[in-house]
Amino acid sequence: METILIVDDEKNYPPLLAAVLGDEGYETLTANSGLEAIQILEGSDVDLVLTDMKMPGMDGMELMERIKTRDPDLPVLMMTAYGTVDMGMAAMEKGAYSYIWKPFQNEQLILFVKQALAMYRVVQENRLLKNELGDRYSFGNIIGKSPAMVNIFDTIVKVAPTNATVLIQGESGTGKEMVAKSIHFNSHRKDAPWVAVNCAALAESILESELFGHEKGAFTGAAAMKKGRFELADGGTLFLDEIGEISSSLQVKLLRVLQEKTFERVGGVKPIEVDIRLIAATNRDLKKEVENSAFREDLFYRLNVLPIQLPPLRERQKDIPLLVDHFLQKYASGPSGESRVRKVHPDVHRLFQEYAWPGNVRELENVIERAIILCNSDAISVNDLPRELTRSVSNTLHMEGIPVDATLYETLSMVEQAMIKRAMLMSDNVQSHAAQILGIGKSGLNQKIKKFGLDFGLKS
Ligand SMILES: Nc1ncnc2c1ncn2[C@@H]1O[C@H](COP(=O)(O)OP(=O)(O)OP(=O)(O)O)[C@@H](O)[C@H]1O
Repeated sequence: METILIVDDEKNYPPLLAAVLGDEGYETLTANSGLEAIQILEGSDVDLVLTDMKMPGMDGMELMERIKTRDPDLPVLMMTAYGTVDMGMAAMEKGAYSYIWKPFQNEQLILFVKQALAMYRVVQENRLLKNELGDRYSFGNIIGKSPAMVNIFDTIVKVAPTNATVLIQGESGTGKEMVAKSIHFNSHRKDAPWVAVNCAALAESILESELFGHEKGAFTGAAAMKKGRFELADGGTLFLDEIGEISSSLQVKLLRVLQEKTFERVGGVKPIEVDIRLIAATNRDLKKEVENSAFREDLFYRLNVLPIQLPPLRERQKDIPLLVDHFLQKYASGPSGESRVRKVHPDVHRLFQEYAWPGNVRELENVIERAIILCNSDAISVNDLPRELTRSVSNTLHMEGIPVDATLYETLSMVEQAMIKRAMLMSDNVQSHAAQILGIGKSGLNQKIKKFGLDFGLKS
């Protein structure tokens, strides 16, 4: 039910209007001064304010201005004395939805109210939609607006409330651990432990006791009983990173835990039961590992209940500028929040789109962090990037765009031009540096630039 606040200093007027609007199914609140209206607005959810213009103390205009600073969308309908067009218009200029002359017919008032509320609903819906769209560019700290990432955000929302095992696959640095954490922190287990184990970082024997714990005296050096990560994660989520690296004997043990939901500590006989949600991740293609008999098929299917595939960064180029902005904000802010380096040069953006990003988002993050330290201006330039990156892009110089029937001379000249353009890009248009990259003299480069009619807005 929508709520209308009626404000008028003529004591008997608000109850009268409240009765009329109440008959139309609206909830009403009444006030006899602007101040009283403000107090009511602070404590209630109001959808429309209907106020008299002329009131002692705070008049309708001032009341509206105060309402607008608090909630610019809330419609205010002004009641003015008959014939005061100027005042009505002035109120509308300041943000009133409309004005109505006193005295008015009930039907007239009802029509105005209906229209104002309809408009308010549309504005509210638009705002909601915009907020939803805004959220889609990130999910917590996970940034992305490419269709693949939007899909992953949707999957996280669906998967998080369940207890099902999740298998996250993707190249190193694509954000697998971030996604796993986000599933945990969006689940009902969020206040229970989040326990992560990197299966590749530990030797087989250590990994086994790390996962399942051990009893006192289970092996030389086991001076006391130690709980494993399965027990520590009880009630929460256990994240097994690099699951593709575990040995075949550990694969068998893990399968047993998943099937029977119990395990024993190393050297122990007492079965231990825990309530955990398992999320596993790997940068290997686990299905292929199964085909090559390097990973147990039965374990693969136990893990792969809800698969999430994170695409490499080179396949979601749309996300790169967003991620760049995100890391600029993360690393460039000074102690008081201001940023020295605020953007990247357009050439850098172009280069980033072409680069293959073998280390994915982690590599991009490192590149930005390093470039901010090296950068002398407010924009990161190609010179601030690692040499391997600019070199690798220049190595991708390909034959695209060269017609198949081009003669050798035409082809060579096109390749020559492409190489010059790249060298200039890599050297941020500094000709002497570009000549060095190309392994020719500066005057030789100058001649070629003139010959091909290339325009770089040159710096020497
Ligand atoms: N979509 C993203 N938005 C913001 N930061 C990201 C995103 N993806 C990855 N990162 C950042 O990249 C780095 C690597 O992420 P993460 O550790 O989750 O990757 P991973 O796939 O688990 O890597 P590995 O396979 O090497 O363990 C982290 O610092 C993380 O903050």
